[in-house]
Amino acid sequence: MSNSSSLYIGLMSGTSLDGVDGVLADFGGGAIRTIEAAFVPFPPALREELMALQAKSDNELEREAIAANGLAAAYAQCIDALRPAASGPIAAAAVHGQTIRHRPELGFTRQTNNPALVAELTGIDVVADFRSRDIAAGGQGAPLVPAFHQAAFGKAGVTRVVVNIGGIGNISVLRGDGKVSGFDTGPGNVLMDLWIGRHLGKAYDAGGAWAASGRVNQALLAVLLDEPYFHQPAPKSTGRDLFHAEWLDVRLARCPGVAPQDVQATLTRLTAVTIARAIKDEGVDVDAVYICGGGAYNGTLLRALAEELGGEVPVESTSVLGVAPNRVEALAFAWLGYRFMRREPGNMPAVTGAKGLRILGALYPA
Ligand SMILES: Nc1ncnc2c1ncn2[C@@H]1O[C@H](COP(=O)(O)OP(=O)(O)OP(=O)(O)O)[C@@H](O)[C@H]1O
Ligand SMILES: CC(=O)N[C@H]1[C@@H]2OC[C@@H](O2)[C@@H](O)[C@@H]1O[C@H](C)C(=O)O
Repeated sequence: MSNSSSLYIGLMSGTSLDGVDGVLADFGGGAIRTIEAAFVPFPPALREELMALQAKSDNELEREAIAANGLAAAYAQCIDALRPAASGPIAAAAVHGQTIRHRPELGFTRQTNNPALVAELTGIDVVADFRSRDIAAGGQGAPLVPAFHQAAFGKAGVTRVVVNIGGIGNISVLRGDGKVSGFDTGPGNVLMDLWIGRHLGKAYDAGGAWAASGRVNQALLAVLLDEPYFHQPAPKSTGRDLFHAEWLDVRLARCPGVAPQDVQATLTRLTAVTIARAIKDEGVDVDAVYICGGGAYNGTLLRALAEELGGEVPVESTSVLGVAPNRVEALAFAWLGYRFMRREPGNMPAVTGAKGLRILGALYPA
C-alpha cells in the first residue's frame, strides 16, 4: 500500500503568484529529508487570471473554477517532475492551492484548487484544503508553517526566529523552552514586486539592486508604517486582501514626488522594519534569525533587516540549517500532508488562535 510509504510530495503556490514550488520528501523514522525539488512557473495567462481573482470581479465564480483547472495542470506537471526521484510509491501529495481570499474575520479563507483533478491526472492520493479547519475552530488558518519550523529547525536551549519572506512575511519564534509563537508581519515582496513591475516591467527586484540605487524616504516610510495591521496584536494573518496596489497608491498620494527608485528603497525598508519590529516586540533574546522564501535572495533587504535588528543578531539563510530558502514552504506542506495521513494535528493554537489542535486537510484518494 502506498500509504505505508514515508515519501511525500508538497506543493506550494504562494502570494507572489510566480508559480508552483514542489518538493519530494522522505519522513521515514521521523526524519525530514528533501530528496528532490522542482519549480513550475505559471503560464502568463493563468498568472494574470489569478491576479485578477484576488479582488472582486465579473463572473468570478466560473472564472475561479476554470483557473482551478489550470492550476491543477501546473500542480500535476510539478508532481510529474518530482516523481522520477522517488524510490518507491508516494504516500500522498499535499497541495496547498492558491489563496485568492483570506478573510478569517468573516470565517473563511479560499485556496483555489481542484484536488480531484490532480488525483485524476497523477494517480496519487491528494491532501488539500489545509486552512479551513483551523478557521472553523476559531483560528486564523495562517500562518501554518510555525509547527513545521519547530519540527525542522527548533533546538532546545536556543531561541531561533525563522522568517519567511514570500509575497507576505511571517515569523516563527522558536524558543529554547519549546514555546512557539508566530504571525504574519505584513508585506514581504508583494509591494516591491508590484512597484518594479509597474516601473521597469520586471517580475521582481533581483538581488534588491534597484532598491540599492535609491534612498529611503523617511516621510513615506512613516506614512506606510501608520497601517493599523502593524500594531495589531497576534494572532493575526494577512494577504493581498489588504496589501494591494490601492493600499500603496493611497499612501503614495500623500507623499508626492518621490522618485521611483526611492519608493523601491522605502518599500524594501518597510519589509525590513516591520519584520525587525515584530521580532523585537516578542521580547526574547534571539540567538539567530534564519530567512527563507524568495526574499532570502534580496541582499538589500537582508542588509536592511540586519541593520534594523541592531547589527547584533546573526541573520542567516535557512540553507545553514540544511534547507534551501526556496524549498521550505513546499517542504512544510509535504510535512503537513504527512501529519494528515497519520491523523496528527497540523496547527498550533498558540499561533493561529484556534480553540485546540486540529487535523488539517481533506483527502482525495487516487
Ligand atoms: N533573486 C531574487 N532577488 C530578489 N528577490 C527575489 C529573488 N528571487 C525571488 N525573489 C522574490 O521572492 C518572491 C517569491 O518568493 P516565494 O516563492 O517565497 O513567495 P510565495 O511562496 O509566493 O509567497 P508566500 O510565502 O507569501 O505565500 C518573488 O516574487 C520575488 O519578489
Ligand atoms: C492565507 C495564506 O495563504 N497565507 C499565506 C501567505 O503567505 C505567507 C503568509 O501569508 C502565511 O500566512 C501563509 O503561508 C504560509 C505558508 C503559512 O501558512 O505559514
